[in-house]
Amino acid sequence: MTALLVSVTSAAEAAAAVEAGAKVIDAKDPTAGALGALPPDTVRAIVAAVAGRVPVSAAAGDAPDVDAAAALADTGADYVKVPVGRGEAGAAALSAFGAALGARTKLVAVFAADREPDLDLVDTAAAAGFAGVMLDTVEKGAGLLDATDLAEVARFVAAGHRNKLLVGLAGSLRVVDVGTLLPLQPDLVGFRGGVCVDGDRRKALDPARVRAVATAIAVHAARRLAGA
Ligand SMILES: O=C[C@H](O)COP(=O)(O)O
Repeated sequence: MTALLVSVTSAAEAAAAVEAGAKVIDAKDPTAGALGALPPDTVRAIVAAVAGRVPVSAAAGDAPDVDAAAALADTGADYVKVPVGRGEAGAAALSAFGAALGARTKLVAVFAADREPDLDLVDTAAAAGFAGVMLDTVEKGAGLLDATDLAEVARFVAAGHRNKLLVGLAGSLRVVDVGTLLPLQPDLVGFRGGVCVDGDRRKALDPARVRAVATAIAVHAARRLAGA
């Protein structure tokens, strides 16, 4: 079943998100970019608040070096998310992160749907020892399906699963996107803006919106099991 990942900025938001139905807590600073990193101490506080109830991921920043990602791996977060470039430089970065951190944490490579993502690098991420891949957007506001089309998203999910990777989809998703994306069977759908006050990712988390997305996912899964 597809799990709901919710990006949070604090221990208090993490606790509220878990109680509202989030199945992965993603530590992120939305004011610092698409993959904005929180300070390691804040990530540690989030890990403590979640207390093992669900996995925690930590965004490493829009242009992290290995040391920055390593500092997040040391917080106790289960996953560390790093951005993916393109071509040879992108492949080299994936290999460097994998070699330095692949044995210390579960790395997730985040592909930018609105920057002509290089889907060949899904294979590279797997070969470099990554545990997962996500397709997300850099520019926020317009959603994943404005940045790319459903066929491309399906290709991404298939490429990840062919490589036995965890596959996540995100990018200004709204509750209405659940019914469109879940038939592709991603392992995760990631939300920030869509579960915040006024739909604004820089504002506070709104637990009612988290609950609405969690319910939509559960309803979709139940329909699927029933063959509807
Ligand atoms: O990893 C998931 C992201 O935090 C999604 O953020 P967003 O919904 O604001 O695009």
